[in-house]
Amino acid sequence: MCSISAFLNPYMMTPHLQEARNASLRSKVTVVGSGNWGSVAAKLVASNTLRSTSFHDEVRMWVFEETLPSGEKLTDVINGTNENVKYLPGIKLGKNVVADPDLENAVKDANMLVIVTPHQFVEGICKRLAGKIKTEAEAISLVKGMEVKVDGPRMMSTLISQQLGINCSVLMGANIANEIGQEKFSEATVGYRQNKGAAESWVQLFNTPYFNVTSVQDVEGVELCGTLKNVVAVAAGFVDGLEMGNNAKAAIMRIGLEEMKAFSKLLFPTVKDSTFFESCGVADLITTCLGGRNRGVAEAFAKSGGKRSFDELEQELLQGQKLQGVSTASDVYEVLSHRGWLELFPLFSLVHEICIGHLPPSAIVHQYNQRKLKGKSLGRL
Ligand SMILES: NC(=O)c1ccc[n+]([C@@H]2O[C@H](COP(=O)([O-])OP(=O)(O)OC[C@H]3O[C@@H](n4cnc5c(N)ncnc54)[C@H](O)[C@@H]3O)[C@@H](O)[C@H]2O)c1
Ligand SMILES: O=P(O)(O)OC[C@H](O)CO
Repeated sequence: MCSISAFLNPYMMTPHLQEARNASLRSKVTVVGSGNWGSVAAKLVASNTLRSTSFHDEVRMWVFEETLPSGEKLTDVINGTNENVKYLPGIKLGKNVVADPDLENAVKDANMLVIVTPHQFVEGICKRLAGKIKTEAEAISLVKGMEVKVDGPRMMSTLISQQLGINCSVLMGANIANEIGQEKFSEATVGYRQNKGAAESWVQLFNTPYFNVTSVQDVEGVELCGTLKNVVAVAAGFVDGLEMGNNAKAAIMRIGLEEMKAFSKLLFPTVKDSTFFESCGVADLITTCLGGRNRGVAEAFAKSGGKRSFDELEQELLQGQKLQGVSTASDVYEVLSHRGWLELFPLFSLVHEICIGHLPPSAIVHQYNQRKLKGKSLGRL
C-alpha cells in the first residue's frame, strides 16, 4: 500500500500511481441537455477531451428521456448508435459521449458543467441540482433566453449561478447547430465575469479548427446578444413571409441591432459596445435572420396571415425542437411596459403584439414607421 505523500509526490510514484494522480487532476465534463445544439456541444467538447490531458476522456450528456416511435428509449439509441437520431440525425457524437437519463447521476462528478437546454426548462433543472454539484465546479451557459419575475429580468447565467452556487460563464455566437455538426467553419464568444482562468479553460474545451472561440469580459453583453437576436429573427421571418425583399430585411436587422444594444445598456450599463461586433453580436444576428428556426417559423406564421398559432407551427416544423424568440419577445415586452420603455423600442414591442395576434404581420414595417415618428429616440444609447 502507498502513503499519501507518495501519491502527492510525483518522484515517489510508480507509473500506475502517476497515472491515477494525473487522472484525478483532469476535469470531468457534463453536458446538461441533448437537443440540436446540446448534441453538437457534446460532439465539440468530446473531440477536445480526447486530445487534451486537462480533461477526462468521457463526456456525460444528460438526456431528457423520451420514447421514440420505434418504442426504444432515446438514451439507449444514442448509446447504441453514437447518434442523437431525433435532434441531430446523421452526425456521430464521438464514442466518448455517454448519454445518461439520470440528471443527478450525470452531474455528480462534474467539474465543468455545460448547460444547454431551452431556457424555459433551466430553472426546473437547477432546482433539482441545487446542493448536488461539486462546490468547486464551473458552469457555462449556452442557453439563449431570459426569465422575467416581479423583481425584474434575470439572465440564465445569473439564475444558474444563484441556484447552484457556482460561477457561470456564457458561450454564444453565430452557431446554427446543424452546420457546426457538419464541421463547417464558425466562431463563438465566451463571456466571463471575473475568472479569466475559467474562461481560458472553456475556450480550450470548445475551440477546434472549425469552431474558433474567443473570450470577452462581458457576461451580460454576450448573453443579451444571444437572447435578443431571437426577437429580431422573428421580425425577419415576418418580412420573409410577406416577401418584402432584402432591403426591408436588412433594415429590420439594423433596427434590431440598435434596439438590442440600447436595451442591453439600459439594463446593464457595463455592457461594452465592442461586444456587439463579436460573433455573439452582429454575426449571430445575421445568421439567425438568414437561416435560423425562429426566422423559419415566423415566416410560416406570416404566410398564414397570422391565422396559424406559433405553438402549432413549432410542433409541425420543428418536431420537438423549441423556439425561443416568441417567449423572449413576451419577456422583453414585460420589461418594457413595466419600466415605461415601450415607446423607445418599437420593433421589440411590435414583434410581441404580432405574435399574440393583436396586430397583423405586415405591422412590422407599417406600424414601425408610425411608432418611430411618434416615439422617443434611442439617441446615443
Ligand atoms: N439549435 C441551434 O442551432 C442553437 C444554436 C445556438 C444556441 N441554441 C440555444 O441552445 C439552447 C438549447 O437548444 P437546443 O437546440 O439544444 O434544443 P432543441 O430545441 O433542439 O431541443 C429541445 C430539447 O428540450 C428537451 N426537452 C423537452 N421537454 C423538456 C423538459 N420538460 N425538460 C427538459 N428538457 C426538455 C428535449 O429533450 C430536447 O433535448 C436554446 O437556448 C437555444 O436558443 C440553439
Ligand atoms: O435556430 P434559432 O433561430 O434558434 O437560432 C439558432 C442559433 O441561436 C444561431 O446562432
